[in-house]
Amino acid sequence: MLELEHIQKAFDGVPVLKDLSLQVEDGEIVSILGPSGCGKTTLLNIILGIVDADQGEIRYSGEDLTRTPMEKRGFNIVFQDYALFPNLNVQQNITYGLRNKPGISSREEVDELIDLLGLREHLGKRIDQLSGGQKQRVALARTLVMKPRILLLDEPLSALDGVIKESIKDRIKTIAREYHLTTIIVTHDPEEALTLSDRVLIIDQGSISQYARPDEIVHQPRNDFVRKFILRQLEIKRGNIYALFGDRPQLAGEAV
Ligand SMILES: Nc1ncnc2c1ncn2[C@@H]1O[C@H](COP(=O)(O)OP(=O)(O)OP(=O)(O)O)[C@@H](O)[C@H]1O
Repeated sequence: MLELEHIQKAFDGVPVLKDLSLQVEDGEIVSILGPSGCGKTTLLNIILGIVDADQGEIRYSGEDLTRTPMEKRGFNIVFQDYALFPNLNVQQNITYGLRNKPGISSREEVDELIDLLGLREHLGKRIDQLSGGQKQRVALARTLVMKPRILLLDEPLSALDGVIKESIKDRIKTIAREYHLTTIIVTHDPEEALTLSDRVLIIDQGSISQYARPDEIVHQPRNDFVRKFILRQLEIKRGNIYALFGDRPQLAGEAV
């Protein structure tokens, strides 16, 4: 279990995270959701270990990691821009990290990931020959071969659209379940957070507004921020579609 206790962070005297405490169970998918500037990335960076909290503690499986440097925490992140190596092909990108730590993943395990992420036919391609969704899958594979104890994803779907987005969402879920991998995702999109996660952490100006399962957030929003900001956005999205095209059509086999 990952435990954050009383995390506080200020930049230039301005508080950005205000006394955040939460727990993430092993194998759980948690989204960090909130408007721009609320402190999502700062929290992700504190968990990863590239930003230090001013106050508070981070523990993983009971071990205090508060002062443990990033490379010793065993967590790993897929950045928003994927940060792939343009001069290497897909296969070389995926196995790059294993050069310094051979044996972390066996050849069979790497092969399994390549198949799980549907990358076999792309292994010889250069990065600039890939679509956005394919790049995202390479970035995921490259991170997963290093067997992180926690997988952190920064806006993993924001550059993708439609069917590709759904397919990456499914793959993230499959990987989290199959490898029992704790996965923490930053997003500003309520629909994404509610459909992808086991629990959603909603942050409003550096404080936890609600931390709950998606169905609880939808049916029992804890305050006006959740109601107005999060749920209203979903209604507007849905409303826009129906306003444009009329009511939802009846699906085959559905009771009238
Ligand atoms: N290194 C830094 N120095 C100074 N201020 C910072 C620094 N990093 C973040 N901030 C400030 O902290 C606040 C929270 O930033 P953060 O990037 O965590 O927000 P966010 O919720 O991830 O936003 P977005 O969705 O726009 O990426 C912002 O006001 C930002 O300007």
